[in-house]
Amino acid sequence: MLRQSLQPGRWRPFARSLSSLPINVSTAPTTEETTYSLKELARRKRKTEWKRRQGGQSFLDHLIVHVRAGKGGDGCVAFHRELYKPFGPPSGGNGGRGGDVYFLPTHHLTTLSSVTPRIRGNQGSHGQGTWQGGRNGAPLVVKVPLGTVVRELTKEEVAKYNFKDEWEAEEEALAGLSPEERLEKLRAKRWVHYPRYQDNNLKRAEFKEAERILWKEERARRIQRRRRALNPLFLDLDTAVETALSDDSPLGLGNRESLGHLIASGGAGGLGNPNFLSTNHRSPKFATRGHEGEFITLSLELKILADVGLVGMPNAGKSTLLRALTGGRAKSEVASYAFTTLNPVVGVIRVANDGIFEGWRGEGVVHDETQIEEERHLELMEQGAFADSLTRNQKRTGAGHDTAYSGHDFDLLEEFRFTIADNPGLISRASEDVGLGHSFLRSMERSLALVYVVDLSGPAPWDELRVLRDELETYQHGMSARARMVIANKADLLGCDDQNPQLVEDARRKLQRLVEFVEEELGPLDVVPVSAKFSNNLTKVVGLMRGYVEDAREELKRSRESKTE
Ligand SMILES: Nc1nc2c(ncn2[C@@H]2O[C@H](COP(=O)(O)OP(=O)(O)OP(=O)(O)O)[C@@H](O)[C@H]2O)c(=O)[nH]1
Ligand SMILES: [Mg+2]
Repeated sequence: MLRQSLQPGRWRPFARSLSSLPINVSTAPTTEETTYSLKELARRKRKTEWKRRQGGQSFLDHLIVHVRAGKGGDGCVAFHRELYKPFGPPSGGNGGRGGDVYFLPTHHLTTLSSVTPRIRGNQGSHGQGTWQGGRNGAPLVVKVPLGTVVRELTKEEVAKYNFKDEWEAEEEALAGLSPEERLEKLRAKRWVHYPRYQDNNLKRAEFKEAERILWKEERARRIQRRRRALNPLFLDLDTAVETALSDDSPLGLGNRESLGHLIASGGAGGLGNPNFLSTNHRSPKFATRGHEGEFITLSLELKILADVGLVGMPNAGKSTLLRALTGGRAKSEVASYAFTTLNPVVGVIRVANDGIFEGWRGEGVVHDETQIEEERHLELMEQGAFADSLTRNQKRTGAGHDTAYSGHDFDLLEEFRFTIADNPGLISRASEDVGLGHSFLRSMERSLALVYVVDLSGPAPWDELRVLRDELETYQHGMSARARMVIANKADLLGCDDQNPQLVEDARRKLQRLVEFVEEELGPLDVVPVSAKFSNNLTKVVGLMRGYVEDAREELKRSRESKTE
């Protein structure tokens, strides 16, 4: 296999002399010689490019879904049969109700990829003889990520998708038929007849009366649906649905999981023939069919609810930063080519009272490219390094563990928690759909604070900042005002060593220039030089982010209170 040795020296020019910069510097560890496969890298690159060419299909933050609730089951025409009872009463059961469709916002999803574009509720089952009613269709609960905005499309918008509701589809199927044929088809969709009794039924006054009532009901349903269309559904699913808990419900029934928000209700079940029994008509030989479920076309838009959003050019090190801040738990891919990240990835930062966060392994711990880390992990595994490691349950009960194991490796007292979203890279002219475009910024619209990430080792990090600011503004006027910090990443790459004080001086000047630029053009933002790869200065970043989130939450609370007053 084609392999290439990486020179370890290239990774660690982060020398002691840099400690004169306002960052908390420690010497990066000597990395063993690591190899990685160029072939594999090329494969990944191809995959990324292919994904990009899909025109955002794999970037699931916007989706059109057609939802049809379950159809009701048909009623049944049957008569009771018993020995010595030749003419038993009508005994056809009613059809079951069609299943409703619910949307349940959940923390466990971060994209809409698990939501299918066509959702069909469960059908109710048909009624049967001996008064057996059909079973109701089970409700269908579709899980959507928290932060999804659900909007019903208008009639004009739906027309584009060529999707018809129950009556429109019927009208289309009947086009061009003669009035007799038309009536026959309409009836076939609404009535169930006892075998060979159809003609007989149609002549009976009781049937005509039942049919009149049925048409009237149907008209009322149409009017109701038209009225509902005047009030299109709009749901902003930004809070998890509370589990339905009630004190007075019987034991075991109170703690039922909530189904979420009702989106479309199932159709009613058909009526069995006993429903048409009257003093004049002792053996009705017809029943009705179940109704179609409600049909609705929705646009789902995901606006991730991360507290902090990272905005930066490709390769600035956003994903590395997220991985370093979450101790590698956030599985954002890191590689040395542009547009590695294609979807926003959200990570949770848990901060202890002394400012240490979960995943913090100390200064200088390396967070390398995903591929290299995977290979290193595999190598360790082959050497048997994990042979004796315990599972979570073993740890809990294992010998020598006198204290209760919390089930989590973060045994510090958690004091504060916030979420942070890593975004795909933003480039100049993203608003004209260059690169990945900037549609993914919609997931940042609700972030409480934005953080710019720039590559300090690049020739002109200030130009990057200008582009980022302009692109944010093009996307949404006033959005750049939410930026609170500039992270000058890759500070380790600024050539510094003890022998050459000139390089340190150059680095200091570059940082100074960046600070001045920020002051002049962007306003009072914090500028923090870090090295995400070598975990330098990250506690400072977390401390500052925590401050922004606390301020913003406080502000939000105040504005909500003033609104309710
Ligand atoms: N030396 C050094 N390299 C870094 C640092 N942070 C990131 N890198 C490297 O920079 C490259 C790009 O890092 P990513 O984290 O994938 O960058 P990104 O901003 O997420 O890129 P996109 O997802 O393409 O937008 C990788 O090769 C990283 O190893 C750092 O602090 N120091
Ligand atoms: Mg990335």
